[in-house]
Amino acid sequence: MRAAAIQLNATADVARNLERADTLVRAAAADGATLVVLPEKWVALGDDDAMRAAAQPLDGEAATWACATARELGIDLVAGSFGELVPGEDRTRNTSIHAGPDGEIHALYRKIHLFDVEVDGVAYRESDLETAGDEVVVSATADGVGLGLSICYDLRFPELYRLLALRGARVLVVPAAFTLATTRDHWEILLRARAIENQCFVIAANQIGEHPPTYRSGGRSMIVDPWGVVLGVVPDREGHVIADLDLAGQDRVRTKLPALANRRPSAYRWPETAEVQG
Ligand SMILES: O=C(O)CCC(=O)C(=O)O
Repeated sequence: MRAAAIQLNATADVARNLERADTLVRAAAADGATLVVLPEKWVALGDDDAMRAAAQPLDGEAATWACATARELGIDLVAGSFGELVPGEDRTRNTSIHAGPDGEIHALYRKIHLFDVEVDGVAYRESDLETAGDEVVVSATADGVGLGLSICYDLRFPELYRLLALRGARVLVVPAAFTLATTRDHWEILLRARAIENQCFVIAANQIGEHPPTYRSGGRSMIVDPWGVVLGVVPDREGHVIADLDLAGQDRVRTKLPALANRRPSAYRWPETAEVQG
């Protein structure tokens, strides 16, 4: 299976972002990718007003384009995330869809961990605009390969990825708008750790550059194999990275180092709340 991660510099200009996404997805498919992943917030990334204005329902322009394009190109397309308008809800969801080569939506994942932090003097308050999801989602490509869905800040929560792997994900997808401040020191290490500990491929599609007026993303979109080896990285501009995923090689990793099978769930007594003791 050949996979690609798209790196995009989205702004508040929805028409421009859709056009760039279309060009980049077509380029990846022309290179033979049958699984293509777009970044988080590929439809719009700007101030709160721009994000609200760009939010759309599941039968809106973004999802319609994703389904039609997946069908036309015969690919599995994980359309990163966009602001989803849900009937009856005030705030949007940060939603990623998996569109299959049949042109249907096969799965829907709503970001579970919202980015409410302050880094280097910039405050991020996703929960001002968004409502968190609460469902762990594994989908499957047309060839039956398990796809574990996640978004950006989720990457810091290894429990989620363990669950995805245990539920059959062989490929973990991470659409992101990973802020520049943390990309340098954390991004690659976290991606490789999630790949190694779960013996999964990781397809990480990040935003790059400035998203006026405030945000900046760090790029370095990459594909990592289940041994933790980085198979390719996008340079610091829009583009894509492509790699062949050796599923038989993944089986060999899981056989020679059976860490997943060696887990001791009966010894792990998880606290029932998010509070940290001590
Ligand atoms: O976890 C990080 O450092 C960045 C996360 C982020 O930028 C996001 O979730 O939007």
